[in-house]
Amino acid sequence: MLTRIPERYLVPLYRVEDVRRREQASFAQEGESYAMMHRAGEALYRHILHHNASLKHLSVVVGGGNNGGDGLVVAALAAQDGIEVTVYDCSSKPRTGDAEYAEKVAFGYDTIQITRNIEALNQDPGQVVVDGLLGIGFHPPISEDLANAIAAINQKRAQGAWVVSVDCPSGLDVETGRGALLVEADLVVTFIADKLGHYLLDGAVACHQIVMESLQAVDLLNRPTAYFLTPAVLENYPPCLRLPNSHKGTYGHVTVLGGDLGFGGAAIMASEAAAKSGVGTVTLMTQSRHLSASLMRNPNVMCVSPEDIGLGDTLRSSESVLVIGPGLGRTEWSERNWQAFLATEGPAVVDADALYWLGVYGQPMGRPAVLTPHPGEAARLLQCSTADILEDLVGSAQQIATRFQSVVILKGATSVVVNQNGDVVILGQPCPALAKGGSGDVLSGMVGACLAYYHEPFEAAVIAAAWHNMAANKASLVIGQISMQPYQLLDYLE
Ligand SMILES: NC(=O)C1=CN([C@@H]2O[C@H](COP(=O)(O)OP(=O)(O)OC[C@H]3O[C@@H](n4cnc5c(N)ncnc54)[C@H](O)[C@@H]3O)[C@@H](O)[C@H]2O)[C@@H](O)CC1
Ligand SMILES: [K+]
Repeated sequence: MLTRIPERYLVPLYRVEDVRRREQASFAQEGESYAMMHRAGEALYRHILHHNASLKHLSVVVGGGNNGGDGLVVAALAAQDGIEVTVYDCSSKPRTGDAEYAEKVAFGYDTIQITRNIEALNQDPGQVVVDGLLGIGFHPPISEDLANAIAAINQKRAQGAWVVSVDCPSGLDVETGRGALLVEADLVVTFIADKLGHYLLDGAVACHQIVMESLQAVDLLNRPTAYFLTPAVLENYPPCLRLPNSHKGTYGHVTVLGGDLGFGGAAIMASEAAAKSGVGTVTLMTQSRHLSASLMRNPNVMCVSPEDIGLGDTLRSSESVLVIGPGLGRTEWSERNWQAFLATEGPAVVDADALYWLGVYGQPMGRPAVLTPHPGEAARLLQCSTADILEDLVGSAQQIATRFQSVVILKGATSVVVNQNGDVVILGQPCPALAKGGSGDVLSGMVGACLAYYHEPFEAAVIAAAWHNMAANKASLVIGQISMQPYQLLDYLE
């Protein structure tokens, strides 16, 4: 999948159906199911004690399913240790199966307080809350009483409590990563396998830390749906690794084509991003009236207007990477440049309004390429709504990759990078500082530089997108989420 980045840096992620299949196979092998629930509770309790060595009081909020069953096992284990426990029972009907058994064990301890009044959580002396309301059996939309329970847990956390979620933050759709209202979890102890939704959209924001406990589940060796890239690996893979005995030719050439009237900054930022990512040489092709601004800002970037020199003449070697799109616009000038692009060969990064033209012309890329849509651009490429894209980020990115025969970076709070072979890498930590115009322009230039250096489009896309996110998170810590400008992340690439 990735040739340079070792697999140990990749966390395998699965869909719910795969987790369920492993769960069922484990029950069949073990001849019973409660043992696994007990192991889940034990694992949770161990993590709770690890983070709260002098635990005196535990608040356990439980729903009516097996997620609540896990919570009830924890309640019993804590009671056994002499810890004061209050169980907030939010079930709406009698428990069955393993959860019913866990209830019988827990409610057998007369030291456990049981209440159905979730409003009382606010006054609870405990500062550690177990969120066992909803797990992988949750199907949105959420009922009003469970929404109130989630709000109560979040309110308690806002007052300083430490919250651990059982398997997933309640309210999270672990398939899509969406949650209209969900628990914000200091720790998520997830079972059997890591789930996709923990790393996407609202899930990526709500899960502050995730640990996986496999519970000795049978491994069916099914292919993970995706992998999450651990950022630590990036220290070994900078955008363009500097070699002691090297020259500018070692690092390749990038041409950025874009910047129609009114959008000159986008192409300038993309070219600056390519340059600061360490590529050997950069050319900017843009509207003639933007040339002096680029020369003033980045004299290291060669610049020219496409009216003066043809695109084919600028892309001197087959090693050149063409980044098309930042500020390209949708005018006659834009379309002329899109057509000129189609007449060239060689690796390309297609971003912003070039994705609009890609949708209009509609043909597969026919060259090594990376497309960098946000969900709105992805929706246009697939002729569906943005909501459809958000319902299945991985599937949508894969459809675009197949249709246009290219690597795709579907951008978001975390980004989904896919290739035509079905490989999927999710990466990044949410960075609200990037929710500004210009972030995508910077990314496209970085992808261009990485493509010039690493050559392999999937690897280049993963490394560039991961560095873009990591540098932005570093920069925003120093500069601030509000005032940080996307191009400032370029000073945090090493
Ligand atoms: N023995 C087992 O089956 C094991 C299950 N595990 C745990 O069990 C969980 C899955 O258990 P379940 O399949 O029982 O499902 P959950 O406990 O996740 O959810 C089912 C419960 O949620 C309610 N619910 C679903 N959607 C709702 C909505 N929109 N609004 C309000 N209520 C809603 C249902 O009425 C039901 O009470 C896992 O997440 C994990 O925590 C683990 O203990 C491992 C072993
Ligand atoms: K939960």
